Amino acid sequence: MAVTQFNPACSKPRLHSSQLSFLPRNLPRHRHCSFAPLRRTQHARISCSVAPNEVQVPAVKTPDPKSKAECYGVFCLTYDLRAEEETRSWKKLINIAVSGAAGMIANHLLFKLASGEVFGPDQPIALKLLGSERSIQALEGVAMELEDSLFPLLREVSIGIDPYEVFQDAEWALLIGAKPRGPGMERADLLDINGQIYAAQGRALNAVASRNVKVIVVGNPCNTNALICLKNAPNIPAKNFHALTRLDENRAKCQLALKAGVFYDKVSNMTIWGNHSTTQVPDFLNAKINGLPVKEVVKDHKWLEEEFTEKVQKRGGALIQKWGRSSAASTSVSIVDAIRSLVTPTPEGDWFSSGVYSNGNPYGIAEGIVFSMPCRSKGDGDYELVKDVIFDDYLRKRIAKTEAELLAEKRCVAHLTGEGIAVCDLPGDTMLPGEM
Ligand SMILES: NC(=O)C1=CN([C@@H]2O[C@H](COP(=O)(O)OP(=O)(O)OC[C@H]3O[C@@H](n4cnc5c(N)ncnc54)[C@H](OP(=O)(O)O)[C@@H]3O)[C@@H](O)[C@H]2O)C=CC1
Ligand SMILES: O=C([O-])CC(=O)C(=O)O
Repeated sequence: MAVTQFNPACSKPRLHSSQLSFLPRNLPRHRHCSFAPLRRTQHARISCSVAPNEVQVPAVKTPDPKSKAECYGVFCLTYDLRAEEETRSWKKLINIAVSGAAGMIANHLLFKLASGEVFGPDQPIALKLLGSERSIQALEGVAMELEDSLFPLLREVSIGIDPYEVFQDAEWALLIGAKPRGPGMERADLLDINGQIYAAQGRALNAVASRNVKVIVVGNPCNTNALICLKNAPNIPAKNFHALTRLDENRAKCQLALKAGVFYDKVSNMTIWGNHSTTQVPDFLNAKINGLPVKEVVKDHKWLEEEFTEKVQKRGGALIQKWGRSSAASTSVSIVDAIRSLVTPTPEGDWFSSGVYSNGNPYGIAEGIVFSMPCRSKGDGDYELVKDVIFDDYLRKRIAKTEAELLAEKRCVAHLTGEGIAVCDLPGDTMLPGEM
């Protein structure tokens, strides 16, 4: 199946009046486009019309679903700027690949990416959406909605079912697609089925993505999927792979804010240690409220150790009980947070949580697993682990449990990481946050 390319047409209304100097690079040469700025608080509109004395020759190629990177019907216009409209103000386009792109989380996330809220208001993007034969129709629907949204920064949308095509030159890979655990399915089966998906996607990234692609694995079990993915992509730095634990961090901040009666922006330095599962450890020893250690603000330490910890660990399941399906909107928000934490400098003294490769960690956590830890970034897409954290017996004991779980998951997918024969001796209580 080929990648089908969408090119949103006659460019890009909705430029804010403050952005009018940033004319899109891809306005069609054969069209006249005029800007009608509205009040400062409103969006400017661009209306496009064909001049009567011009021959309208839209570069619409005949759609051929079999050929690679083929464009799609009326959206196959070739864009170009008149010489006088050329501007260097736009940043270089970045390629963002998303798997599971017809799923619930992606349905929220794609529109955030396209709106500019993630990479900024002057950063054009291309979205490369990976689906399957099962979802290709739905994916076309997603692409159509993206077209109809007229996002000024969204320059290309392509859809496909072959990761070797879709991941070509990807600078970000947001890997969301995964089979949900069905009734009666063993945890080991889930690890194997999704592990196969992530092994294949790792190999594809290794072959065709940018050598410095940043990969965020969301599909569960996300830590071990991320491990499988990075092991199958030896040409990409292991440091570039993340498992999403930012939703857990956000959930923990919310619960602490609620208990302390403060707005949640007053909660900082929140680490989630370990696995995105019910053994994860929300660290109230190092977290702060209004700059003070949590334990000085929340005196009810029994609540912290028992209720708070379990609430965060099982928040996904509590939500499913109410909502009937797993968190999609808040997960997409947390993916945005996770990306923004890597592309903007971390505020002084603070940090964020991400599931990262544990080799070289300063905490004594086993090497060779993807473990959520506290990170700081200069905003260059890279991160460093935070060194100045403290431990007590409670924290060490909890960390050991989630570490043991991840090591067991690793043994269970040895056939997918090139580390021999799989042995599945998973702890009986191993569960995703959504499973209760
Ligand atoms: N890390 C975190 O914090 C969180 C992780 N999650 C996880 O994110 C993942 C996606 O969630 P969500 O978008 O809500 O799920 P959806 O069910 O809405 O979408 C998942 C997508 O996965 C794809 N998929 C890949 N392989 C299979 C398969 N074998 N069977 C069925 N579907 C498959 C499907 O797309 P296609 O057919 O195109 O491949 C589907 O569209 C899940 O694994 C979920 O557990 C959810 C919340 C939080
Ligand atoms: O278990 C799930 O699929 C949902 C999940 O990860 C969460 O809500 O944290």
